[in-house]
Order: sequence, then structure tokens, then C-alpha cells
Amino acid sequence: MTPQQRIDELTERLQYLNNRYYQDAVSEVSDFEFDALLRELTQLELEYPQFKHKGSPTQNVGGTVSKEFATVFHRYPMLSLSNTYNEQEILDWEERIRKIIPEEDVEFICEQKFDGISLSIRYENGLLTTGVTRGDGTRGDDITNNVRTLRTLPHHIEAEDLPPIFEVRGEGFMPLLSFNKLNQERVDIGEEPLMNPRNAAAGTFKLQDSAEVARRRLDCYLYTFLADTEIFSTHEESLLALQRWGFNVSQTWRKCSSIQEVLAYINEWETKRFDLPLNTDGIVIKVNSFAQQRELGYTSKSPRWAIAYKFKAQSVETTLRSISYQVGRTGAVTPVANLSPVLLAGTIVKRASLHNANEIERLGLRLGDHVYVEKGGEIIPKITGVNLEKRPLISEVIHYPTTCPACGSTLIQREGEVARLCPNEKGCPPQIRARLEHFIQRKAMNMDSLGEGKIELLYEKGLVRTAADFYALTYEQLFGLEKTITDPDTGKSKKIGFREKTTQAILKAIDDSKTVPFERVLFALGIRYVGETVAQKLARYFKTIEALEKASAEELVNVPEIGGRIAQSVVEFFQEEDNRIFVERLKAAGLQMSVGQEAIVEQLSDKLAGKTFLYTGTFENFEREALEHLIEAHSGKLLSGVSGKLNYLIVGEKPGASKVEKAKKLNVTMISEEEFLKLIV
Ligand SMILES: NC(=O)c1ccc[n+]([C@@H]2O[C@H](COP(=O)([O-])OP(=O)(O)OC[C@H]3O[C@@H](n4cnc5c(N)ncnc54)[C@H](O)[C@@H]3O)[C@@H](O)[C@H]2O)c1
Ligand SMILES: [Zn+2]
Repeated sequence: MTPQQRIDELTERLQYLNNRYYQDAVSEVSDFEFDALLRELTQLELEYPQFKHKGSPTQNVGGTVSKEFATVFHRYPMLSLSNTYNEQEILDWEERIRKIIPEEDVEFICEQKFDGISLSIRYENGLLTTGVTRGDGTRGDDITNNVRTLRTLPHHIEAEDLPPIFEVRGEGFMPLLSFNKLNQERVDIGEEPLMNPRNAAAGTFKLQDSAEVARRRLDCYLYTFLADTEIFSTHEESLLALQRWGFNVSQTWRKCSSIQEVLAYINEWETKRFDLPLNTDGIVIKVNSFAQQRELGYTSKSPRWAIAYKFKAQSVETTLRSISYQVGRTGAVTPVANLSPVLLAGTIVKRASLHNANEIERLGLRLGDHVYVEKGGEIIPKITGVNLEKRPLISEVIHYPTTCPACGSTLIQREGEVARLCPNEKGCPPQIRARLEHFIQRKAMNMDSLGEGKIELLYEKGLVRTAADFYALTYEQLFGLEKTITDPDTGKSKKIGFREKTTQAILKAIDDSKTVPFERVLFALGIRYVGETVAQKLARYFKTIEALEKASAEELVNVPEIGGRIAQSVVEFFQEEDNRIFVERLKAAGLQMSVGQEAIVEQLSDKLAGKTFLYTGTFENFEREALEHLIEAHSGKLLSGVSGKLNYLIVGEKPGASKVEKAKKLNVTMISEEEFLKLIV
């Protein structure tokens, strides 16, 4: 291949990978591989500048803007960072700096390189006005509504030393806790888990539905302050000011007065970073003095006064002993790799996730192979490759099972899905047990005292086959049951048994579950694709199980945010006679099969449509919450303060003096509790 051909090839490949990464939030190769290709292209372009493409990925920030959001031009461009994976290049970087500013001491600020997406947030007169993505560096997507869902980001700030207009920049990310929770939910309802927290954050920030964004609990760390007039002389001062003004600044940064201190910081965080609540992929080193930053300047793509040291993902080599196949609640059969135990990022790893059948093929895995295992922020580590040089002469090809490892049924594959499913819903033991576990979990019926192997015991004794059987259990049946269970990891065994106290606690939990609200009962039923939020929406819309049972697919898709796939799944669930009997038995047992009084209030009329309300004081007939519900149920809107936009102030006993006074000044209509009731009857 000629250098020109290689330049063409690399340019095209990198542009493709950039599109996948920034538009679709998918990484087809590791960052390390991407950066190696980029480096190769940079080198070739230096040697053969005549073949360099206009708009080469070496010259531009990788992202673009999308059609779904309004485009905002950045007041100050948003650039990338030059990066390196080795320490020598940090020393080289320092030397280049010394050549440009030979006479002065240079201080550095080291920060974590947070792995999320860049955000630029603008404030005018103390109010948050816009939140924008980096885009192509010159213009980005206006995602203000999604940025507003970040709980740690102030929506307005007051401080004497604040300029009227300024921007802050930082990294929006998905904390590991949120990521693992989101993935657990996805697995719960039979969806593929998301690949990693960065891609999950990138995808979430670009959702159209801000309520869903809020639910996913993103967060952001700020590290840049920008205004037309420079009010600080160092980066350190600006970080301290951001902190003082109430922005979320990660407390991991450090000022270093020599490059040796910088290297020490890097070494220190190489493993410490795994204790942080989010993924990081390196360290960013910035020159502290703004005067020196100005002298050093920028390339078309990144500042010369900063560099990112990237950690190679921690990877170890070990052998693949065997593959186990787990059967989930929805019948999906997923492979798990059993490894020779190995130390990785501070923990002993024995298992790795393989996601699905395709992964085994993609990696070309064979039993006994030496495999590379990496750990990111995911719950369990993953296999990223095979060391073919060490493959034994005779190695066993892995045949994905065609039958269920638990019950022997022939596996099926749904159209367009990679998962292989055991279709034996009614008779496959792990599916039955997983459905029972799903039913008792905290987010569903909250019958904690049945956890930790107890369900297993009830199932084995033939006492419980479906969750409806819980409600027929008696003290006599439970008391005295016993079983010894062995922990597969430690080999330790322990005895579980139902003595008096346990038995009482279980019966109480079962009884208490009869007051669990309908929306959680609906989630507990375990209908495919009906997770917590979907259950909530369905419960609020249909209000009773009877109405939901009768609903057609067309009716179901009328519910906001319910798509065809969920609708189909609900209809199919109720078409099955067994499921209808199951629901009938739960109803007979006394479970909540309709929404409670407060929730029924929702959407009663349009009588208050277009009107805004605020209340002050206490009321004879309502708790505050009930009043709020009523306003919204009759299509009115609640405001958070008295302003020119307010139509009615409902005044109760002991009203707030300042609210009343302000309302008088602005000529807002003030009404009593009774007058409010007249508006809605
Ligand atoms: N795997 C793939 O397919 C693929 C494709 C495209 C890009 N990538 C990766 O993305 C990189 C390019 O992305 P990039 O231009 O965003 O560069 P980058 O992610 O390497 O560095 C720049 C970004 O770092 C972030 N950052 C985090 N902490 C920071 C801090 N403390 N201070 C300043 N900035 C901080 C900012 O968002 C900034 O925009 C590539 O080098 C590659 O590693 C991977
Ligand atoms: Zn099975």
C-alpha cells in the first residue's frame, strides 16, 4: 500500500469511527486503538503533507451537531485535548513549554479526565440560560432542558463577584451507581444492557424526553470558567471560585510545581481512580497561569497549554476455564465466562460477562484460551480479546447450546434480537424462580424477608410455583423448613431455616404487601418490557387492572411514551389464560388492583387550563399535596413563586406575609380555599 492509500484509508476509517462515537454513542474499537490510528495518520501527514485531506480527523474536533436539537454557536470555541499514553511524552511536552517560556517557573494543575461528554453552560444575570454540547467545536446542540435536570448544577446563583454573563464548562457523566442501576433495569425487562457509562451518558444527554433524562440521574463536574473580561489570573483561582459559587467541582485536582509532582499524581491515581463514583480515563494536565496559557496558545484542535495522559484500560491475561449459561426471568440464556482467578484493578476476578452469543463468535473464543480481561465501570469485567499465540494445539470450539441448560427445551431466537430464549416459561425452574425474585424485590412488592435462598427453599418444597401461592402460605407449612446452601465462590455452606421469628416476619411481609400501590403491583407482575416507569404510566392511565386487561394494542399506544413493542407485550400477556388466572388470584388475595384515591384525582377536567396557581398558609380541607394534585388534575399549573405570570394566589390560614404583599403589588387575584373549590366543581 502506498502512503497515499494508507492516508486515504485511515482518514476514512477515523471519520467513520468518529461518526459512530459522536452520533450513535457507540465505540466499535477501544480508545487505545482509535488513538493509535490517529497517531499513525498524524505521522503520515507530517511526512506527506501533499496527501493530507482537507478536514482531516487530525485537524478537527470529532463531533457534529444533530438535527434533533437547535444549533448554538459557541462564544468561545470548544476544543479537544492532545493526548498520550506514555510518560516520556509528558516530559517532552514540558520541554516544549520551557522553550516557549524559558525564563519563568511553570506551575501545573492536574485533574482527572472524567469520561463523559463536554458541556458548556451559560449564565446571564445569575440565571442558567443555555446548555450546549461540544458538537464540532464551533457549534453544538442546545440541550438546555436536559442540562437543567442535573441536580448539582445551580439554576441561578447570586454572588457579588460574578460578571453578568459567563460560561462554565465541564464534563456531563453518568455516575457508576446510575449506570449499574439503569442496566439492571434494562436486564430486568429483557433489554440488552448499555455498553459503558460514557456511551450511556452521551445517549442520555441527547434524549428528547427530559423526564427520562432526569430519571437516569446524570451529573456533571465543572472545570472551566469563561467570561469576556478575565477576572482570574490562574486556573487554580477559577476552580476555587467555581467551588465557592456552588458549582460541583471534583475535589481530586492538585496544584503541582514541577513535572515530577505531576508524574507522582499520575501514578497515585492509576489505581485510586477505581474508587471514584464515575469512570475516568486519564489525567489532564494544565498550565496554571493564564498569562502563560496565552503565550502557549492553541493548535486548530487543542490548546498547547494542556495535555491528557490516558490510562490504558487495565487489562490482564488469564485462561478461560469454562462457560456457564444462565437463564434469566424472560428466558434469555446468557453466557458467563469462568476464568482462572486473577488480580485486576485491586479485585480478584473469576468471571467475565460475554453479553450474548454473538460475543463468543466475534471474539472467536475457545475453551482453554488465554484471554484478555478488562475492567471499566461495569459490574463484572469483560473479555476483550484472545492471545492466539498461546492457544493450545488442540482447543475446544465453543458450541452455543441449542437447548436450555436448565430444562432442555429447544432455544428460540426472536426476529431482530440476538438473545436466545428458552420458551418454556411455565416449566423452566430458573425462569420460575427469577419471576418470584422479581415479584418480591423492594421496587415491587418489597417482601425482603423472603430473600437469600428462601424462595429457593419454598420452590423446592413445592409450596410456591407462582407469586399467587405466597398468599396461601400458612404458619404450619413454613415453620421448621430447612436447607443448607453452598456459596459457589467460597465453598462455604450455611444453613437457612424457618424458625418462629423468620416465619412470622415472612407472613407479615406477605400481608403488608397487600397495601403496595397498584403501579408497583403491575411492575411485579413481570410483563415483558414493563419496567418501573412504564408500569407507573400504565397504572395512571388505565387506573384499574380490568381496564388494562381490556385495552387493545391501539389503545395502549395512545398512552404517552408507550410504544408498539410494549403494547404488544401487554396484550400478549393478558391473552394467556394462565396469566389471567394469576392476576385473578392476586386480586382475590387482596392486592391493590386499582390506583388509590390521590392518584385517581389526576386529570379530572380542563377547568383550570391555562391558569397558574400558588398557595400560601394551611388549609382546612386539604393537605398541601392534595391541593397540588387537585390543581394539576384540573389542568392548572403550579408556579413556584409570585410573579407577573401568576393568576391566583390561594390564601389559607397563617399565609406568608411576603407572598401576599407581592401579590397585592402585582395585582394577582387572591382567593380563599372555598373560592378555589368553586372554580373546579
Ligand atoms: N473508540 C472509538 O471508536 C472512538 C471514536 C472517536 C473518539 N474516541 C476517543 O475520543 C477521543 C477524542 O475525543 P475528544 O476530542 O473528546 O478528546 P478527549 O476525550 O481525549 O479529550 C477532550 C475532552 O476531555 C474532556 N475532559 C474530561 N475531563 C477534563 C478535564 N478535567 N479538563 C478538560 N477536559 C476534560 C472534555 O470533555 C474534553 O472535551 C479519542 O482520542 C478517542 O480516545 C474513540
Ligand atoms: Zn428452560
